[in-house]
Amino acid sequence: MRPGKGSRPRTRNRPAHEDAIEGFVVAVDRGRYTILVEPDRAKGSAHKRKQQHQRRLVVAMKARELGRKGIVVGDRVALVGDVSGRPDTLARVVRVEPRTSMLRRSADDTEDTDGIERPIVANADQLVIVAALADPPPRPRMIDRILVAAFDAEIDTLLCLTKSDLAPPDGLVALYEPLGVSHVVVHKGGSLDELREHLAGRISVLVGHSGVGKSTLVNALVPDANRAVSQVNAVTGRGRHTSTSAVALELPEGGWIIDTPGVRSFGLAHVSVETVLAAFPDLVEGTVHCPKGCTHLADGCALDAWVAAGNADPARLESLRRLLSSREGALDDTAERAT
Ligand SMILES: Nc1nc2c(ncn2[C@@H]2O[C@H](COP(=O)(O)OP(=O)(O)OP(=O)(O)O)[C@@H](O)[C@H]2O)c(=O)[nH]1
Ligand SMILES: [Zn+2]
Repeated sequence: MRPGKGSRPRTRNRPAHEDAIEGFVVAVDRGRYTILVEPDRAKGSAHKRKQQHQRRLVVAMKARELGRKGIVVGDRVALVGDVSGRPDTLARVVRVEPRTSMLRRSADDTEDTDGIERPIVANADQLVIVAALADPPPRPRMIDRILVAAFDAEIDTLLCLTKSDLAPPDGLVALYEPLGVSHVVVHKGGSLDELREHLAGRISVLVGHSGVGKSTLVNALVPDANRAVSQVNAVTGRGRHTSTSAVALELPEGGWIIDTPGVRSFGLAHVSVETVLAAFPDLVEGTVHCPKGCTHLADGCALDAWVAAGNADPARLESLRRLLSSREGALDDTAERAT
């Protein structure tokens, strides 16, 4: 006979983990989380206080009680167990704090085929779209898709146009002006002051396809970038070349940049027409006479008449339609690349 309920202490129901400490997830690699812990001398035993003296990286795994809940870079979490950060120690993440934003991609832009939306980064304030003005040539369709992902995640966007020594920014800037997207123009060896201003004190995610100068930028912004990344990899013991997931790097002036190697585009299958439309508040009223389920792309869309009547800027409608159609068709810019 099994003992009756309540005859044993219920160790599984640990109360709220009162002794848990806070941390910030800087890297995720196959079930191991690298977490920055700030010194906290306020609580705990003398032994704990000693442990908690310094700012350190702690490696942790997910507590079983979190089930399938994902933990991603940018998450703020609560940790228990060995939080010393010493080599070969492992803490446990027992809680993920509520997120202010969540950037996700559908699995349709990866090798996975299960159609699940994958969170990439939590709590980002800003998505920085890095695009070269030349070599490789800019891919507006990809920029559009990233903008849609940012609207969906409800985070700000910044267009960072690189390699301005090779081509002028005017064309691209004009294309994104109606969308109200902020931009900065940079080139290798040039000033990054304006960019730094946009980044200071915020959590920014960098996206852009190969060759646009993202590494050049990261290395200029975070002088210790390479060291920081290999430190993270050393902490997880995974070797320096194995990390393919996002890594958060701290900026000297405060704030974080999160590089997302391998994320060149976003699956947008989960983003609704309404979500994109919500980024165009000046056009929403014009849709009241649209047929039910209007895609706003086809004949019969009431927005044409609304704009023709002078209620909104035609360039805005054009931008809305460009973004709406960017959700469909080729996923990772394959069509564009083929041309
Ligand atoms: N002319 C010019 N070349 C640049 C500039 N910035 C970067 N490059 C060059 O462009 C190439 C690609 O730069 P990276 O920084 O490696 O680009 P990336 O986006 O990190 O590319 P991946 O490492 O493939 O993801 C390198 O040869 C850089 O030296 C720039 O402002 N002007
Ligand atoms: Zn419509």
